[in-house]
Amino acid sequence: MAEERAQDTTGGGGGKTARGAAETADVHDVVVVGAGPVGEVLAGRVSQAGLSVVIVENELVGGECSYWACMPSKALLRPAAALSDARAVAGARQAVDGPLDAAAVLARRDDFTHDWDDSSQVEWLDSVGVPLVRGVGRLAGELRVAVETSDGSSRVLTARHAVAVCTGSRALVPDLPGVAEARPWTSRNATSASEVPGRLAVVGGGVVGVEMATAWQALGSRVTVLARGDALLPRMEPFAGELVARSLRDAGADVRTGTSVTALRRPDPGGPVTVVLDDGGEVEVDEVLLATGRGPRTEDLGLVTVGLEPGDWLRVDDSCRVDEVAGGWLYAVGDVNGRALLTHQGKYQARVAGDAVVARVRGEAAAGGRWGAHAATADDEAVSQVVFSHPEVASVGLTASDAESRGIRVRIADADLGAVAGASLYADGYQGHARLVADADRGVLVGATFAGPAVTEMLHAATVAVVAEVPVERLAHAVPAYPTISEVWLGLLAELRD
Ligand SMILES: Cc1cc2nc3c(=O)[nH]c(=O)nc-3n(C[C@H](O)[C@H](O)[C@H](O)COP(=O)(O)OP(=O)(O)OC[C@H]3O[C@@H](n4cnc5c(N)ncnc54)[C@H](O)[C@@H]3O)c2cc1C
Ligand SMILES: NC(=O)c1ccc[n+]([C@@H]2O[C@H](COP(=O)([O-])OP(=O)(O)OC[C@H]3O[C@@H](n4cnc5c(N)ncnc54)[C@H](O)[C@@H]3O)[C@@H](O)[C@H]2O)c1
Repeated sequence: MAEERAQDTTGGGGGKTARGAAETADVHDVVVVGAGPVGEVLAGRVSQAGLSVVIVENELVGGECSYWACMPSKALLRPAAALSDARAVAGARQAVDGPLDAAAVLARRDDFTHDWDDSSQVEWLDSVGVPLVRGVGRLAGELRVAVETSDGSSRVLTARHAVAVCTGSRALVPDLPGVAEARPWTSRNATSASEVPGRLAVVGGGVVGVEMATAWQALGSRVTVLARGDALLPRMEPFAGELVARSLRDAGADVRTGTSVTALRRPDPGGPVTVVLDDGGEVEVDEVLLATGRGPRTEDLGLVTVGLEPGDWLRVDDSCRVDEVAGGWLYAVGDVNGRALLTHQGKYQARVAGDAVVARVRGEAAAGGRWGAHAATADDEAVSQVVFSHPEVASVGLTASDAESRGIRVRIADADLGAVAGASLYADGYQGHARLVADADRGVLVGATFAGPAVTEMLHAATVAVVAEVPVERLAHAVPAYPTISEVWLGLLAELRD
């Protein structure tokens, strides 16, 4: 089953569409609300299995990820990484003597978002036989979705078997004094801006804050990062945030931790913004980005008609079924269920949930249980993530402190990536660090984190080791090629086996 698209990367898959008897208008086996990457994959999956499906979207098919998140942010970051790689190697360094060409970077970003036009994603839906209804979908009782269509009319879609809510998340904007007047950037502005602000304050030291600080500093802004915790990337191993903070400072950014913002002021709509801090200090900038987390898009979704609270994350079981709603017909998949706010994890959920819907329609028992075909177990045990900062941070599974808080007897191995031959060849003065976290009783890995240039493609080996629960003793027979950065595994495993 081909599931990915060659170019767009976020959507669901191509393939045949089997159809049963002719459909009664607006009655479908499955109704999907939200055509982000997750809704697309789910719709494609159930369609390929022969069910009829309709998808509702009120903005762009492809969702946040294609137009205001993963794709444009990575398009902004990749040129900076390429330049940094060249500058880190004597011989290549001499060939690059200028800064990034910001206009060219922004134009390349616009190509990746197709200038915010979703025609190609709509074509893909057509190609897999999934009809699109443009408009706002809201639950209207059991198995029903009322759509306020883009032309102002309304329409009720009825599902025979399941409704899948895939409406994603939105940026949370803290209720600071002056926030409306300041017109702060959210992640949408930070990924779609067409000009480089001279000075940019980034509030929040999570993934969005760190990536956007990296991108805009490289594009020429003078960036100030204001993180209220005592480190950047607080959910990751501590060394990751330390390396990223050091690198941002080396690039000229002002990185402040333990700092909270108490108010914003922008008396002149075209003028600068003053960011007021809890220590009484102020920072004047041209734009301020609030990268302060995400909330579910459930506040206007008709949840009261099925007994749920508007604005809440939708709690689901491992097959992504909303267990609080009787009848087992409502699924919530992707960001909206809050399990793991990542495109690849949401698409994984969509494959699992789509297959669970199909199995249940066929009267088969869903294969639940840990690592069952219809259980998104990896959401709990093996979430993978890459932060495309400088240096990159790639992680899977549990950090040491996560593992300890789950009561696991933890064994940790740490290594300096810069000491590996492959790393020293990759970049002069390579700086990076790696950590494996093992369950000492079971003798298997439960987590891994790599921080350094070019570590992103090292992640999947660790993901396979964690998911497959490969015994550490057997991993000793997995020989990394010389001279690659992956040779760091040798030292890490030796430490674990001591
Ligand atoms: C700046 C940024 C960078 C990111 N980078 C990465 C990355 O590199 N890698 C990664 O894995 N993840 C990344 N993420 C996270 C990723 O964007 C999300 O996990 C992903 O988009 C979730 O997909 P989704 O389909 O659940 O939701 P979304 O992509 O949000 O799609 C939901 C869709 O539902 C539609 N919708 C909502 N309500 C309704 C309604 N009532 N009726 C009809 N349609 C509706 C919306 O318009 C939208 O199109 C990033 C996030 C941000 C903010
Ligand atoms: N490369 C990637 O995979 C990627 C990139 C971007 C986003 N994402 C996903 O999007 C999600 C959201 O990212 P995010 O960075 O918006 O959220 P986040 O939860 O990772 O970080 C938000 C940060 O803002 C801080 N914060 C919250 N309120 C604040 C306030 N009032 N003042 C100051 N700081 C405040 C929090 O302490 C936290 O550290 C991530 O969890 C991640 O799953 C992934």
